[in-house]
Amino acid sequence: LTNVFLVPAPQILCGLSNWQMKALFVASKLKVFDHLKKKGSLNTVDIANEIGASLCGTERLLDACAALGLLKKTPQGDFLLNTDTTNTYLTSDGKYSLHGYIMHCNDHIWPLFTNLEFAVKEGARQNHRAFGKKTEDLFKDYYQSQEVKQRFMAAMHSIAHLTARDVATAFDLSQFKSACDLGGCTGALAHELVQLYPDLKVTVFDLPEIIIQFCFPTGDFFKDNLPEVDLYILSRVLHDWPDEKIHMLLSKISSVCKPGNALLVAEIVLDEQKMHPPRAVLQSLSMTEGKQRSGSEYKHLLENYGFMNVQIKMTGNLLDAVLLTETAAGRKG
Ligand SMILES: C[S@@+](CC[C@H](N)C(=O)[O-])C[C@H]1O[C@@H](n2cnc3c(N)ncnc32)[C@H](O)[C@@H]1O
Repeated sequence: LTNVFLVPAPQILCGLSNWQMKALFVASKLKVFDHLKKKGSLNTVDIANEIGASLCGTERLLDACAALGLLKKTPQGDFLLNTDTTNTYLTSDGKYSLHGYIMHCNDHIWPLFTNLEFAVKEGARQNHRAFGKKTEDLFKDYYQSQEVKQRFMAAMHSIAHLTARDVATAFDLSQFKSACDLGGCTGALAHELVQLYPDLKVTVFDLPEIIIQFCFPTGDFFKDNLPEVDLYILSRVLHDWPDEKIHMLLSKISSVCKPGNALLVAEIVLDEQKMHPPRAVLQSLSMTEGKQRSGSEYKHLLENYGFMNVQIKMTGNLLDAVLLTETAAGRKG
């Protein structure tokens, strides 16, 4: 069950049971991995002092992390240190830090999943049970509090940073001169794109609550005019929304697209039987409005809006890439 909410996640996080996952969450939240990275190695007493926790509780937590392969013990067993993978993924300043994503899973997704039974019975998001209030718009809910917004952005950024290179290199995009990453959040993919394609001008288009943190244009992609560019990007956007909202968004993109313009979609693409990858199928349990799709489902969906010549690239990373070209003839949206 735990894989349900810590997905997508790299190998370090896949295959852990819910107890194991919670141990990892708590060690991350208490910054055990950060203290160990800073100090190199520490004994249990020092770690308990650093994190301000009980000695017996800390000892059990550290043993659990060592048993999971997240920490190493010195031969005498009296000092602990991070593994290389832990330094890379689990510390807050690691090269591909997932700390933000882990905090989002711990603080937001875990409470929701403890109400999975109600979610299945009622077919509805369980915010009211998990947090004592109902929510209409997922993002409005996230952005009401500065703290929750920052946590969500850090979560999005950690996965986007980890996958950006594979998404950006899935296809040769060198023919495009301008691109717009709709719902591009912190701009991690945009940043990677301009490194790889120095002639490409990339606009990040997101809600004002996000963009206030940066110097990008702001907008609501359901209501506002979209910039005119050669290449539109939707990374982890389509899976969030119900059909009617997707129809609004794709109609809008299609109406500004000229023949030859393209759409790059970054999502987990399911196999045709919708069994693989399991992390994506399980993640669907957290989606009451949106859904995960197979390659042919993306193809059929997008062809309705005039996007043809579908190319699908399974990247082997946490997000796959689908590239389509707009043809005026096919447009129905
Ligand atoms: C699931 S996140 C994906 C972020 C990023 N594309 C990625 O892959 O990491 C969805 C993004 O869409 C943005 N968003 C949601 N509703 C929007 C709207 N109506 N107009 C513009 N952006 C929106 C959110 O603020 C958020 O940054």
